[in-house]
Amino acid sequence: MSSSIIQVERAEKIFSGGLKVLHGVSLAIARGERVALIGPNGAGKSTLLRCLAGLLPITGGSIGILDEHFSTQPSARQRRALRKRLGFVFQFHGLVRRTSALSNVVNGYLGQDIGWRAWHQALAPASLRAEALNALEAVGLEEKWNARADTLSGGQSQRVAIARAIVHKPELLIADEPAASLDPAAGAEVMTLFHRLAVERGSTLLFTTHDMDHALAYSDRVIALRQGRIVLDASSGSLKRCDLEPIFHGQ
Ligand SMILES: Nc1ncnc2c1ncn2[C@@H]1O[C@H](COP(=O)(O)OP(=O)(O)OP(=O)(O)O)[C@@H](O)[C@H]1O
Repeated sequence: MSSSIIQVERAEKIFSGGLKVLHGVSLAIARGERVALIGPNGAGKSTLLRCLAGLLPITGGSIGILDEHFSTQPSARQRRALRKRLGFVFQFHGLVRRTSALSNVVNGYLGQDIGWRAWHQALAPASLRAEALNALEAVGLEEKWNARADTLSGGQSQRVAIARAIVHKPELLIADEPAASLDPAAGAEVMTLFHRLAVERGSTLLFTTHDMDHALAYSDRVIALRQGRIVLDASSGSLKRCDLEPIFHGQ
């Protein structure tokens, strides 16, 4: 069995309009690594993350993730297996606005074996409700458990989204620009939290960012994409801001 948690072999993505966004991307990420995926707007970062999570089909090559291998999209069985072992956080937290922070975290169990009882905290078994409260505590929001999601600040909302992504203790956390919609202080707070949780839980972390300081501070490896191709893959410790600047500016 491979020690890689993610293996991408010559992945290609052509959207239905004919736009080719991934041009034969190959990479492997080992268990426990924390990887920042960077690149200018339109480089294909989000597309790659969505293909990895099976949210978009690839049109060439293959993907191995969490012991599931597929060449277009995961099968229904593979999708169920992935949902148990993967946590995904988006730039816009995507909370259900009219329900509580706790219910939103309980929603993290959707796709697990408890089914419809993950729709609302009041329906969830007591043990899972307790786990959801633990996840809220881990992101420092246990006191807000009963607050409606639409009364939370952007930073608090993103922390609830992180709690929702970690409640089922995923081995792999994928985050697409988790700090991009936040002000600098809240963004740094969310990234610090994310990184701390990944380290404490031994999870593998793959995140995209436009912030060079975040890329260097919260990862141990940086991979850069430009026009759908990998143009840099190096340990964060060997890189400086000035190495990343041209990539961020698309040079
Ligand atoms: N569903 C889609 N259909 C057609 N084209 C798409 C679709 N999603 C993304 N694209 C295009 O694919 C290219 C790559 O987009 P993607 O969002 O992956 O880039 P990105 O590196 O994440 O950019 P950003 O940093 O701006 O978020 C862009 O030109 C985008 O317009």
